[in-house]
Order: sequence, then C-alpha cells, then structure tokens
Amino acid sequence: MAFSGNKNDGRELRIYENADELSSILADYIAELSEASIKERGVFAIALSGGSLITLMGKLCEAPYSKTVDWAKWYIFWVDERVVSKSHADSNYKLAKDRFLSKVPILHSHVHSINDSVTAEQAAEDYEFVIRQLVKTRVISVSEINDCPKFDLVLLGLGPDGHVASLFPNHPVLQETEQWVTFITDSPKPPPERITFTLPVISSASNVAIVATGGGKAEAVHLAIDEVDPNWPELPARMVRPIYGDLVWFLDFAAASKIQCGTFSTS
Ligand SMILES: O=C(O)[C@H](O)[C@@H](O)[C@H](O)[C@H](O)COP(=O)(O)O
Repeated sequence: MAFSGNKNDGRELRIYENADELSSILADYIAELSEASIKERGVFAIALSGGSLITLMGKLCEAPYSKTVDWAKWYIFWVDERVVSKSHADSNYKLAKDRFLSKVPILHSHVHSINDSVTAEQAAEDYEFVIRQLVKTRVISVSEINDCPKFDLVLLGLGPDGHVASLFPNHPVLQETEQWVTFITDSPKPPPERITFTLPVISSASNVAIVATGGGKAEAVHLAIDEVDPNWPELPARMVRPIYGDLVWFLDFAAASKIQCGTFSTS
C-alpha cells in the first residue's frame, strides 16, 4: 500500500499505486469482513453498487477466496439499482450476476434484487418491505440508535460529480430521513429511473467502503474528504458518515491526486 491514513472520526484512507493493487486489497478486505461477520452473526449481509466497483471486486472469484469464503452465508442486496429489466444491459443486478454472482456459490435465494416489473416508486417500496422482513429475522442486523438496517458492508462507487449510490448532488432525496429505500426518476446519470438506499441506511452500516479509481474522480475525492469551504453544497459522498461503523476510502494514485496533504494522519 502506498499510503494509509486515519481520522479520529472512524474514516480511513487507503491509497494504492493502481487499480490492480487496489482490487487485490479490496478482495482481502471484503473476505475479512465476511469472516468476522459470519463468526459473530452467522451471516454476511453485503450491499453492492453498480459501475466499476463490480470489476474491482473480481479477485474474490479467484483463489484463495473462491475456496476460503463461506459463500453459503452471504446475502446480497443492492445499494442502488436502475429500474430496468434484470436482463437489460443497464441493470446493476445483471452486471453483478455476469461478473461476480455467477462465478461463486452464493445461494440464489440469498440474492435480493429489486422487483423489475413495477414502477420505480413501487420497486422502492417493495425493496424496503423485503429488507424489513430480513431485519425481523436478523439476516440483516439492526442499528441500536435509529432502528435502521445495519448492513455488514455497504460498497459504494463514486461518480465524478461526487454521487454515491443514486444520491446525486443537490437532489431532494439527500434529505430523506424516514424511508430506508427511495426512488428517483430524474437521475443525471442515465438511466433516469432508479431506487436507492437513503443516507441514514448507508450511514448505519457496520462498514462502508467508497471505491474510486482514475483521474476523473480526483476532484470529487478532494471535495468529499478535504476541508473545503463550508458554504459549498455538500457532496453526497461527503455526507456518508457512519454513525458507529467504519468508513474506508479505497483509491488509486490518480483518484487521490488532488487530496491535500495532512487531511489524514499516516497510520
Ligand atoms: O448504478 C450506478 O450508477 C451506481 O451505483 C453508481 O453510484 C456508481 O457506483 C457510480 O456512478 C460510479 O460508477 P463508476 O465506478 O463506473 O464510475
């Protein structure tokens, strides 16, 4: 690792030379959290985003993880999903299925994708209902503070505009505090109709990782983690503040190139 730093607020920064090195460490990080969670709770509830993250998780499908991870205990969710059919090229479910889920022995009944045959509003409502049932049976843990679901791991990509999940800058859903899952029909990144976890759910997770590679993300990374003008509108990525959990940023050199020295102390 090129650099690792911590802030005393549970945020950690890990920077790697390139995407290949990052993806090896990301696989290790996910496998370790899976082991710890299965030891503690008997299951591992992980929520995925779309985008390049899924490719960066690819090493989990290879040795040693293909054999050492207890895949039968994994439960898969989506932090956000595009409201298109599951066979559509834009579907985050399809992306994860083609590149990850079809290559490891996760039980089909543990894969919780959205209902793709209803409106965005209904899909969000249905997905929240599914999550509520799994919180009741403790497949998903619950936050002691706000009764939100407490996923073992929430994995986020980062948009060049600073969005995470389908929470875009200045969008009113950033203020949503009641619902666990909501919907938008005006996403600036196509396709327009999406469902998304809300910020309180993301911030209630035991672990949150934000993964970004490439120079196109450098400005968003800087604005999300450095001390910036408090009068600027907050970036969604900056608004992710785990209540009791940990937030780890996984970056390559290019994505980290605009971070100001001294924001994080070296560990
Ligand atoms: O469905 C989506 O569009 C995503 O969940 C979205 O939040 C994504 O993670 C970022 O846009 C980063 O995508 P890239 O890593 O491909 O740039």
